Parts: sequence; structure tokens; C-alpha cells
Amino acid sequence: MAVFTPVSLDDLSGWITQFDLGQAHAIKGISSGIENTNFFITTDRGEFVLTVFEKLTFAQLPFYLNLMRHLAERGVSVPAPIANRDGAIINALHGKPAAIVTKLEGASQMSPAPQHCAAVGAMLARMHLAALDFPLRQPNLRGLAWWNETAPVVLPYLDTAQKLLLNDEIALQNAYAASADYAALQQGPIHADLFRNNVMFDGERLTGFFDFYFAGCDTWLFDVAVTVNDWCIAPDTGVLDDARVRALLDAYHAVRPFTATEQAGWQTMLRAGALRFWLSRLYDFHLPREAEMLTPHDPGHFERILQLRIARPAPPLFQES
Ligand SMILES: Nc1ncnc2c1ncn2[C@@H]1O[C@H](COP(=O)(O)OP(=O)(O)OP(=O)(O)O)[C@@H](O)[C@H]1O
Ligand SMILES: N[C@@H](CCO)C(=O)O
Repeated sequence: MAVFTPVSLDDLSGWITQFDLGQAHAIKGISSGIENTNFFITTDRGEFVLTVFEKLTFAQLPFYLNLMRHLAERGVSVPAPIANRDGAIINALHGKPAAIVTKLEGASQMSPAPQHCAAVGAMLARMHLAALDFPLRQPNLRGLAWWNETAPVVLPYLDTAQKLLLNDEIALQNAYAASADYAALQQGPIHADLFRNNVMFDGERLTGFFDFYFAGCDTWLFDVAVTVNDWCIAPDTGVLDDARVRALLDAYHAVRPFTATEQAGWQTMLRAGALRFWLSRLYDFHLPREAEMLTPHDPGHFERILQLRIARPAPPLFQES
């Protein structure tokens, strides 16, 4: 279980008195996360999620938590942060920043059908639009600057072919990011990590997006690419499934129409989406942090996806008439 910071019921009982949540009755570590330490907690007011942030700082967190609050207030279904009696939503626990948010109903849909992908596409577009007037600005901290910093750190662990793939892709993405086409892409706050395990479904009803702790300001197209690269593939091979790609993109397009510039950048952006997670998985694999128990994600999965997106064109963003 990836519990980096243990929290006992005793610890919680003292800490929770600053909130209007009544008494704490239970706390249970959640095993699946790899970035933060998460707990389900039960109080007099019901069930919530407590997150202790392992890497994010007090300075970075207001962006994520206020974005969640902003979206929740605009009817986008995301966990709503709970403020203490002073109005603070980020509070120290064992010397680390921590927050309590509402618990979403349902479970992750790890074998999505086209209708699940359509629900995700539509809500992603609604989320992009709803976040447009969010006043805080923070870059995507796992964006281009981080790729350029991280590539040299992981490069020594790669074989010759992998080094070539990584260096070529970094060069191509730098060139694209410097282009006029890139500058014309729609930007705003994005989720940036909208994998199947960060969305809840109750049957076919989407009950919420969560885990906003990689969110940042970046192109909307990058968010779509990251999402398609996880939701619309054969999990073993990374090959895109056209029916799911079409369902997700058409549903997004119906809410917020894609532009011709986005269409032109789509194939490159799918590669960027693969590169980002290949790099982070390589980093976590070769330079792991200590945890009580931790299984790193397989970097090879996104290496394959990157190779596939280079080799074969994906379905277009939309059909041009
Ligand atoms: N608000 C929420 N409502 C319901 N369940 C939640 C909520 N937040 C987290 N969880 C549960 O906790 C698990 C881990 O949370 P989360 O994905 O945020 O952790 P993480 O460490 O950021 O993980 P990763 O970065 O690996 O996706 C989720 O898979 C989900 O089951
Ligand atoms: N979604 C990321 C983990 C960080 O949230 C991955 O699958 O590598």
C-alpha cells in the first residue's frame, strides 16, 4: 500500500476538530494512489477523502483545490474541498499539507465502452469551458519545461534505441511548442491526468472527475490527447480503438467545437501525451521514492504508445466538411 505518511484515528481525531465535521470514527488508507497519501475517513457528517500531499507544496496547492471548488460551484462533478472554520482548505498534518474533499460515488470504469468515452468527452469539454474564468494561473508542472529537465535525468537508464526515440521526440515537441500553430491553440486550466482511474462511474452515469493534482494551464488539446491515450486503447497494446476515439471526440466536439489548428496539431499532441507519461514513469521507475509498498507503473506501456502514435495516424479530431 502506498502510504507515505501514516495517519492514525487518534491523529485524525485531534486534527479534525478544526472542521465542522463532528467526530472522526474511522480512517482507512487507500492503496491505489502513487502520488499522495489518501484515506477514506468517516465522521459524524459522512464519508470524505483525506489527502496528505507528499510532493506538492503549500504554495502550489491553492491552484488545485480552488480549481476543484470553482468547477464544483459551476456544476462540473468533482470533489469539493471542505474548509475549516477559518475558511482554510489546506491545513498542515504531520508537517505536510493536507485537505479533506467530498467523496464521489461509484467506481472507476477500467474497461470503458464507447458510451463511457462519450460521457468523458462531453464532461471534459464542459470542464474546459467552466474553468475559463478561473482566476488563478499555474503552468502545467509536467509540461514541456519538465520534459526538457527530466529527459537528461532518465537518459542514462535507456538503451540506444530508446535514447534516440526520446531525444527525437523532445526535439519535435520543442519545435511544435515554438510554432505559430501551437500559439494559436486554445489554452486554460486542464486536468492533465484524466486516466480511467481518475474518473468515477455509477453504471453508465459519470459521477465525477478527481485527482486534480497534476492540473495546470496548458492547451486543451493536450488534455484531450492524454485522455484518448488512456480511454480509447486496447490496454495491452496501446492501439487506438476507433469506435471509442470517435465517441469521445464527437461528444467533446458537440460541446466545444475543435478548431482547424487543433486538427492540424492532433497527431503531434497524441505523441506529446505519450511522451509525458513515458517520462514520468521512467523517472518513478528508476528514481523511486520510499513507500511502505509501491508498485511503479510500467514505462514500457507509454513507450509503445509513443511508437504507435508516430507510426500510425490516429482518427481525425473531427470530419472536415
Ligand atoms: N474524492 C474522491 N472520491 C472517491 N474516491 C476517491 C476520491 N479521491 C480519491 N479516491 C480514491 O482514492 C484512490 C487514489 O486517489 P488518487 O488517484 O487521487 O491518488 P493519487 O496518489 O493521486 O493516484 P495516482 O496519481 O496514481 O492516480 C482513487 O483510485 C479512488 O479510489
Ligand atoms: N496517470 C499516471 C500516474 C499519475 O497520476 C500514470 O498512469 O502514469
